[in-house]
Amino acid sequence: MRLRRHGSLLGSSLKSLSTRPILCSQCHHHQYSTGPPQNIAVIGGGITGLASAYYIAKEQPTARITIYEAGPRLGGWLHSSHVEVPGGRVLFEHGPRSLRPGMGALVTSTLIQELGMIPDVIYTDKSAASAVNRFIYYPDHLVRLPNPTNDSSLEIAFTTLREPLFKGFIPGAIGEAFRPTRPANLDDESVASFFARRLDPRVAQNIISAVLHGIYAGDVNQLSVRSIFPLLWTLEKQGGSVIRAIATSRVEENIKLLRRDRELLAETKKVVNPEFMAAMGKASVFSFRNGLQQLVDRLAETVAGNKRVTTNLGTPVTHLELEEAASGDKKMKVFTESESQTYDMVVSSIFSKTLSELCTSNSKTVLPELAKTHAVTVMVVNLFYANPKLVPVEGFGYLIPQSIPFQQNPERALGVIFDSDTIKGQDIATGTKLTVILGGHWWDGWSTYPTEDEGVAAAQSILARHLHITDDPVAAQAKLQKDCIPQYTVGHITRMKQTHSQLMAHFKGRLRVVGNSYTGVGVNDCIRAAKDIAQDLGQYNQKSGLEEIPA
Ligand SMILES: C=Cc1c2[nH]c(c1C)Cc1[nH]c(c(CCC(=O)O)c1C)Cc1[nH]c(c(C)c1CCC(=O)O)Cc1[nH]c(c(C)c1C=C)C2
Repeated sequence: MRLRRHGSLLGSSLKSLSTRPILCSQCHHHQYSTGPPQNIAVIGGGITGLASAYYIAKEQPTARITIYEAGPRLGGWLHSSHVEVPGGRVLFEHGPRSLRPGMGALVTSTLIQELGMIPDVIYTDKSAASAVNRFIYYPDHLVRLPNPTNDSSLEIAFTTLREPLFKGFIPGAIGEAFRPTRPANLDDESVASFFARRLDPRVAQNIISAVLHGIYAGDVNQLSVRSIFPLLWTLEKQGGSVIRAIATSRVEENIKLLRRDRELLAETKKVVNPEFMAAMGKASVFSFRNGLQQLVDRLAETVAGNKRVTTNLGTPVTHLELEEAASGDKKMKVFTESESQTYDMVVSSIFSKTLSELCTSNSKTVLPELAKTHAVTVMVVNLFYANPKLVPVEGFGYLIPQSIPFQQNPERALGVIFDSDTIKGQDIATGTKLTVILGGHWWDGWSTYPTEDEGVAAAQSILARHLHITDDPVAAQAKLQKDCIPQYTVGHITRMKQTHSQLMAHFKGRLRVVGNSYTGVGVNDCIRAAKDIAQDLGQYNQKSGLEEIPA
C-alpha cells in the first residue's frame, strides 16, 4: 500500500538545469555545489537502503556511495532462514514472505530482471486455493471472504447475509449514498471513524480491522483513512458519498490522475521480458526459491561489486548536521561513534523517528513531526509440522479482527498464514508450514515482550483454540521484530508535508528521506521509492523525498 505520487510537472526541464551550477547573481560564487552530488551516504542497509544505493549508482555513474548499517547484517526486515527437519529442510520467513504483482510491483519486476533473478521467482497462481480462499476468524470459526471473481452472486449474497462477521455491511452499503457528507473542515480521520460514518461501526471493527492487521498490524481506530484509503477519501469529497462518486464515474477520473503509474507501466512494458510480465500477470503473489532474502542478498552482492560503493556494517549513525561554508557551499556531516565524515548528500532509509533523533540542534530535534511516528512490534512465529494434512481448510490463512473478545484471543494474535498453501517450491520436506503473528498494536506501550519460547507456546495455543491443532511442531522459531511497521496514523499526510518544509529549511535538499516510514509500508513501495529518490539528486532546492506527498 502506498501513498500515490503524481508525476513532477517540471521534471525534465529542471533535470537539465540541475546538472549546471546555479550562480548567485549578487556575488558570483556558487549558490550550491555544482551539479548532482558525487559523494553520498545512505543510512540503513535494508531493502530500501540497498535499492537506493543501487539506483543512485546507476543514475550517477561517477558518484561514491557509503552505506551505514547499524546492525551486523544487511537486508533489514527481509530475513529468511533454512531449518533442517526430518525428511529435508524448510524455509522460514521472519518478516514479509510474499509480494503482490501488479501496478505496485512494476519497479520491482524491472529490478528482478536487472539483477538476473527471473529464474529464481516462484509464483502462486491467481486460481490457487490460497488466492481464492482468504479467511477471517469470527467466533467461533473461519469465515471465507467472498471472492467476486470466483463466487456466484448468489453465494456472495448468502454468505454476506448468513455470517455475523458481515453484520451492518449490506444496510450500510445501501444507505451510504444517503449519509451526510463529511464536515468541510475534516482533514483526516481514523479508518474506523470513516467506515463507521459511511457504512457501519461493525464493518470497521470486524472486517476492516482484520484487513489492517494483515498489512499494518495496526489499530483501525488510529490509522489514517486519508493515507491508507486515499481513493475512498477523495471520492467521498468529490461525490458527497463514495457510491454517488462511483455512479458518476469519479473513480475513473481519479485513476486517470495516476499519470505516473501509467507512464511507469509503459516504460516497464518496453524493458521487461514479456514472458516474465505474463507470468506476473497470472500470479496472485510471488517470492523467490530461497525466500525474499534472496532479493536483498543479490542486491547487496551487486552493490558490493561496484568499487564506488562502501558498506559499513555495525556502524550506527549518531548525529547528522548541515555544514555551510562562507562560500555558500553546503555539505552534510555524518557522525558515528568513532568519527565524522562529510558528504554532498545523505539519503536516510531508517525509521523516521530514529532519524528525528539524529537531527538535533541544542539537544532538540529539528524534525519534530517525524519524532511523532510510532511503529508496532510483532512476533513472527514459524512452525513446521510433519503432518501434511493438518489444517482443515486450504487457503491463504486467516486474520483476527480487533473486535474478537480477549477470551478468544488472549495471546493477542493478529493472524495465521498457511505458508504451505501460499508459496510452494521453497521446502524439501513434506508437511505443513504455518506462521502465527502476535502483537502489533496490542503491544503498544509495552516495555517487555514475550520470550521466543513463550511466543511459540502462544502460537500453539492459538492454533489449538481456532483450528484444533494439537500436534507438536517438528521445528519452531519465533523472532521479535521490534518497531518493524511504521503506523500512518491520523494526520500522517500533514506531518509529512510539514517535514518536507523542515527538511528544506534545515538541510537545503541535502538530506533526503525514503522508506516504509513515508510513502508506503510494503516492499514494493520501498523499492519504488528508492528508484524515485535516485532521480534529480541535483535539485537541491526542491527535493526531500516528500515533495510529492499528495495534497
Ligand atoms: C510480519 C508481519 C507483517 C504484517 N504485515 C506486514 C508484515 C511484514 C506488511 C504487509 N503485509 C501485506 C502488505 C501489503 C502488501 C501490498 O499488497 O501492498 C504489507 C505491507 C499483505 C500480506 N499480509 C500477509 C501476507 C502473507 C501478505 C502478502 C500478500 C498477500 O496479501 O497475500 C499476512 C499477514 N501479515 C501480517 C499479519 C498479521 C498477517 C496475517 C495473516 C502483519
